[in-house]
Amino acid sequence: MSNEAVTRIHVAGTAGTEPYDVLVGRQLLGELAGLIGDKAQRVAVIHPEALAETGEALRADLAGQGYEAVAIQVPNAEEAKTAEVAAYCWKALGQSGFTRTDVVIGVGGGSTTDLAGFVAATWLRGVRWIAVPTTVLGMVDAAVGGKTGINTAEGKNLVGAFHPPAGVLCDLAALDSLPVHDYVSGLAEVIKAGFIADPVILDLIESDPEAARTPAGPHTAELIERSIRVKADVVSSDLKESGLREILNYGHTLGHAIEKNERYKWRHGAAVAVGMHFAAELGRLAGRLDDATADRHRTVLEAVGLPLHYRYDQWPKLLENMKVDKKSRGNLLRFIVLDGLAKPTVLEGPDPAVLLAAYGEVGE
Ligand SMILES: NC(=O)c1ccc[n+]([C@@H]2O[C@H](COP(=O)([O-])OP(=O)(O)OC[C@H]3O[C@@H](n4cnc5c(N)ncnc54)[C@H](O)[C@@H]3O)[C@@H](O)[C@H]2O)c1
Ligand SMILES: O=C(O)C(=O)C[C@@H](O)[C@H](O)[C@H](O)COP(=O)(O)O
Ligand SMILES: [Zn+2]
Repeated sequence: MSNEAVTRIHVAGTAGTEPYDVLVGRQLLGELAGLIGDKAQRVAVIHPEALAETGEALRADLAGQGYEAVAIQVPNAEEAKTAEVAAYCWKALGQSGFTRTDVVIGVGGGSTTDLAGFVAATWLRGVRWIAVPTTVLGMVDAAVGGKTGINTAEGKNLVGAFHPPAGVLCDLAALDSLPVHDYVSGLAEVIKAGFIADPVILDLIESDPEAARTPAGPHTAELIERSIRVKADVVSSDLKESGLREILNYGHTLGHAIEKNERYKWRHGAAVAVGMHFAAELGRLAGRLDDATADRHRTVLEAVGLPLHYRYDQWPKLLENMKVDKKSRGNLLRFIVLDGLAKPTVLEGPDPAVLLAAYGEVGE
């Protein structure tokens, strides 16, 4: 694919932030210099262990262009999203003399870009950063929208900042090396975008679920672009989650509770898949969601190989974990449910008996 096949999806600047574009295509690294801008002297490439070669190649390329370039290697996956790893990155920036005109580049999956964005948000109270997502999940969700952050022992993403990137480069070639379970994990957020806003996504996946599990599938680029458009539209009007943005949290109330319960060893997408199954049952039991759409959650998630179930005996712990969900207000639990296909809404303070009954469909 030549550079002409690049798709550019615009994210509007709101709440005093700059607009930016998400590019989807191949061989996009030529776009980096323009995004870095002419004021930067130093760049820091934050990458996970799994992408050591990519990170070093990028560092060397940027050094060849005249920047003082450092590569900062961080652990894979959720192990990167800790205060200790953030402090390690701050130390590396300090030692390289990183100033307010210098630029952080996060290359990796959502864990890496969440961390890199958070490091950029906090260094000198905020420096420019660029996201180069290398997973499905990173491309369709994590790298877009400016939510950055780290986990704590008490919960998922409890420390963070809204700090949008200057640009997002989604090079589809990166997906070729992604292990299949990580690829499939990303499909959970794609399916989420389908249920909350763009049902064509569900049709495309259902037309050949096996093909949807690989980057070679016929609809890969379309699925990724459609999902990015859903996210871009939402965050363009509500960056700081004062209302509409909460719909992107569909399946996440229980999903994050499971991740914490598993000490962040489960993939995010897998936990969100179980969380969406729960949200569908909750919507059904609350009298909001029709049976056909609720059942469709099970079939489409299962068809791509995502989990639907979690341990029944863990319900008390999950309920406790959900209390620190960011949508909670005081003691009021709040869930995103569907009033119908692509009709997300908030369910506030559901009856505990209804919650337990919904979990009864999920627990095993
Ligand atoms: N900020 C947001 O809006 C947002 C949205 C959704 C999810 N997230 C966060 O994203 C994280 C999950 O991200 P993820 O699913 O991308 O997983 P991940 O970043 O944890 O990566 C999964 C694994 O794949 C490896 N990897 C990454 N790219 C690779 C490639 N191209 N080839 C081979 N290996 C590769 C990583 O090193 C890691 O071991 C969670 O922490 C979640 O909370 C954030
Ligand atoms: O961008 C958002 O807003 C989302 O909720 C997208 C989610 O997929 C993502 O996992 C996000 O990090 C969850 O945010 P949190 O505020 O619930 O931690
Ligand atoms: Zn998510």
